[in-house]
Amino acid sequence: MPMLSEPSRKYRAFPQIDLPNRQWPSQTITAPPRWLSTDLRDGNQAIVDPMDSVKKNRFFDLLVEIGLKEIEVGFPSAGATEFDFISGLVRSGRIPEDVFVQVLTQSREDLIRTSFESLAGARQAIVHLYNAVSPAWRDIVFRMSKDEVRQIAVDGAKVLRDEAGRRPDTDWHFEYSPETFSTAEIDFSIEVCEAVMDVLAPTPDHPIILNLPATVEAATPNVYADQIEYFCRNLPNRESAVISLHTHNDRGTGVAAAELGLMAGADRVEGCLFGNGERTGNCCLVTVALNMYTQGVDPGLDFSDIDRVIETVEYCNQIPVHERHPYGGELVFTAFSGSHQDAIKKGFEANEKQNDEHWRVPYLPIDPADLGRSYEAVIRVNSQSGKGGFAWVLEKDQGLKLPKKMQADFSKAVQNMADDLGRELNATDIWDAFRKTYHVQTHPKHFQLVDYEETRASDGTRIFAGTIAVEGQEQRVSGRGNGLISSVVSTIEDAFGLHLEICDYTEHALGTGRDARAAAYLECRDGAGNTIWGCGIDEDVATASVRAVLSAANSAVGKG
Ligand SMILES: CC(=O)SCCNC(=O)CCNC(=O)[C@H](O)C(C)(C)COP(=O)(O)OP(=O)(O)OC[C@H]1O[C@@H](n2cnc3c(N)ncnc32)[C@H](O)[C@@H]1OP(=O)(O)O
Ligand SMILES: CC(C)C(=O)C(=O)O
Ligand SMILES: [Mg+2]
Repeated sequence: MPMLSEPSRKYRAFPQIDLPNRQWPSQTITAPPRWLSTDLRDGNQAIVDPMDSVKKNRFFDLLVEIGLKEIEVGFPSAGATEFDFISGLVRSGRIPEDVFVQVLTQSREDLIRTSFESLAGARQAIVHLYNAVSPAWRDIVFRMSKDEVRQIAVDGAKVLRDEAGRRPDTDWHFEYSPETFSTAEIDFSIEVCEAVMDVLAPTPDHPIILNLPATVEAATPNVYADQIEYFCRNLPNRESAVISLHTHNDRGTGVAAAELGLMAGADRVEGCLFGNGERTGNCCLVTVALNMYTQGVDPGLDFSDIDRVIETVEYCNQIPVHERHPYGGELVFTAFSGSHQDAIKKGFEANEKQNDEHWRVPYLPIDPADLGRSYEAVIRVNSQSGKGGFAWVLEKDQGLKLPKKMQADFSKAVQNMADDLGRELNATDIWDAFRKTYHVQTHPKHFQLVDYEETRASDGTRIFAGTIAVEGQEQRVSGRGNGLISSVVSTIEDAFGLHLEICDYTEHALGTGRDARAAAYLECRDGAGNTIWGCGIDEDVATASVRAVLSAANSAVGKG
């Protein structure tokens, strides 16, 4: 195997930020930030086949429905597809009054002018200017000094100011990104932002957006938070700037960095739905928003039908949302393992009984219903599952509430089936196994109820008289007991010599109204001392209990 190169010679540790008395670690997020979706720009520039105008329009409409008020709709100077979509959108009148569209441009005069043209006729818009400021980009990409790189930004800002001045019918707002901020010297980033502010003259009533990107994530998220707090503390005229975060996910902590950045004083978050974007993606807006939601803060974004959001995002990006993606993934509310299922099932039961809305279901940080997800998919059964799993499925699918001890009995059959099949068991598998194990709604080989009637004798005892088919042969049988169940038990003993001793009996309704049926469960002991379970289901509760005795009798014959 080839040896990896020596990392300590190839890479450098990221330097800490000198920030005495940092405040952000003791802050909490108590209000939502301003959100900007860059799905149609940073997301779009990172997919194999960039979106056509049909997809872009569909994505735009989705973002509006979710509640985004700032939407970066593209990079107008990239080409005709982008330009035409943006100018078409502006002309269409489909941009709601409270929504700002934003476009991105390099700091190059021709590109900036094209960007303004694409927005002609807009009521309001944000023009976003960027240039990289960090040493690697200065040395490698621009081959320029600090002064020259600062001048790129200043020159671009002047074109912004001039273009806006020539188009007074639009309410113009500006955003400037010192691209590669997180790997640049912070004092230099501040210097460049200050120079841009000098040109654009923002005020507290008409602030500039200063967007501070972790263009490539290069350090732990606490370092980014330090950088944001340092920037906020040291930027002159801070009150005339909206501090915006734009994190990428190269180290897998894009969301954490954005959250710590908010604690450090930022006002706005840029990102993409489900974290699409360059390389490992942008900060995932769904995750940041729903993380807030689970802390009792309304993010102001609506993900109450998350499956519809996913459907549109997958169609537009042509990238599937991962099954384990926070909140949205298909499997994130699903428990296969026994102890999780047990705790979740108990959690749902407790939740139904408590008289406040406080969500306390173990293993589920959020109520799936809040995202439009049904509870049915929460618990699924395979060889890792326990009693809670199939009991939940039987309850949700068939309405059966098996007594605890019967669950333990049935679990052997389920476990064997899961091991044999080596795959997930669906609701039909479990129901079929239940019917087979307890001879419910099947044609059992031994005892099958054909008909019966129950009468009360003069001494108060009950008499069961009926027809039972035994291996297909119908027989008239009868017996007497203190109640219906004991009369059936004595009938079976008298007619077939099968001894059953009743230990426990429970029943419940199945469904409601005219279609309601009853389920009866019987725990008994046979002559050899084995515990035997029976279950009967019928429209009539008494008949359900008779069927439960015959179910147990069939099992006892099977055991004998
Ligand atoms: C971090 C980000 O996501 S930034 C956004 C990136 N997104 C995109 O690039 C998508 C759309 N871009 C495009 O379609 C094309 O890049 C265009 C049409 C804008 C420009 O195309 P071109 O001019 O052919 O080429 P390109 O983008 O490679 O330009 C490179 C030149 O611009 C310079 N440049 C790069 N970024 C900037 C900037 N922000 N401001 C000023 N100049 C810049 C480079 O130094 C280079 O200059 P050089 O030719 O003197 O070496
Ligand atoms: C253009 C800027 C904001 C960007 O996308 C980045 O730096 O990641
Ligand atoms: Mg980016």
